Amino acid sequence: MDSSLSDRHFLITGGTGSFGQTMVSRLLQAGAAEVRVLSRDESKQDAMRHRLRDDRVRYYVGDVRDFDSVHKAARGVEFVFHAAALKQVPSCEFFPLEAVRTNVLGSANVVDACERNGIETLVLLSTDKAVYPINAMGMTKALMEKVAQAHARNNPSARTRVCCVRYGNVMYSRGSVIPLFIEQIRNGLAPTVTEPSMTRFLMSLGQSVELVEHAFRHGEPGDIFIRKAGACTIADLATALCNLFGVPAKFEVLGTRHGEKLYETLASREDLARAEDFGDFLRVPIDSRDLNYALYFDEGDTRQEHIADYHSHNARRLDVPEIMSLLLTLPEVRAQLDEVGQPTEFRDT
Ligand SMILES: O=c1ccn([C@@H]2O[C@H](COP(=O)(O)OP(=O)(O)O[C@H]3O[C@H](CO)[C@@H](O)[C@H](O)[C@H]3O)[C@@H](O)[C@H]2O)c(=O)[nH]1
Repeated sequence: MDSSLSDRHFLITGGTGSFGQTMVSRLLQAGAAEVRVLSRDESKQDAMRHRLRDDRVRYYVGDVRDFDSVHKAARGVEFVFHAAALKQVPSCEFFPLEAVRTNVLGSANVVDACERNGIETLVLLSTDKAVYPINAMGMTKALMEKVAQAHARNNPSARTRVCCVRYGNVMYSRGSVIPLFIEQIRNGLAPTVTEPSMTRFLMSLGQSVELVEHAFRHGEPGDIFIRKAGACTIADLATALCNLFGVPAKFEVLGTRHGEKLYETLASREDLARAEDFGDFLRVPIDSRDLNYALYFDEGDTRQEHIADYHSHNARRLDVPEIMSLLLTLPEVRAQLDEVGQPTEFRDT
């Protein structure tokens, strides 16, 4: 039993999503007294209720856009993990104001509801797309980080410790490329690769939960925690999947999608100039220069000129055998391989 989690009360916004479900299970295993799930979709909650059958989990239908629904769900808990978001790049491009309402204003509601309820710690989930953002999803997540940091900077005596985590693509998350490629391969189609040389960081759902737990245990107000990860090209990812499913590695090249980058950045050089390195994790504290305008404009920082951003083109590059081994750690991929009678063991010789 984990003493920092056992007998404690938690709220997870967006608790029916891929991250939320994994976090709920982890907290239940660790002996949490109560885990509340706040989300919009009652049918997803119902499915989760039937799957878990654990009366320590309480379900709240609501929306982070509505302050009251967050405030009520957060009453009486000690810790909040904020995962509710609009995350699809294309839908945020088409409806940027919807992204502002959920990702920025909704997150501000969560911060305020936590402070008013005297929550001890709030961890907000961000993404590498928030660094040098080019699409509305990334821009609104960048603003969410600013909302969290402003709370820490402007309220030195705040009751709630607010920090963020930032990570890259989670393998096999809902609607992402790995389940899509597998479906295409299983249907005898060539995987549709956007741009073969495009790179992405690869992380498992378990690692994203570890990062949130790390922030929860070690975060100071305003910190952003980043999990270092290996990265790969999309061509190598498609090749690794074709190899596992025993089909020739051929793909159809589509071209880069709207609002998409060739590579993602997990930490900017501005972040790295302040970051503390904990091996697998980076901690980026808030810029402690205050908002005294003279200081803000006159006091520069010379460190960042000599530092390179940490992005998926210069991170540790995973080769095809390494990607295959990583994919085989995912139960979903193993289950799919089992269904088609392909081996779930692979030795890199
Ligand atoms: O048919 C396809 C679809 C995608 N890709 C590529 O695969 C990579 C990953 O795509 P996808 O799984 O759709 O993820 P992203 O668009 O990178 O965004 C995801 O990863 C983010 C973290 O970086 C999350 O915040 C988002 O919610 C999630 O959609 C990208 O390089 C795509 O260009 C293809 O090659 N072919």
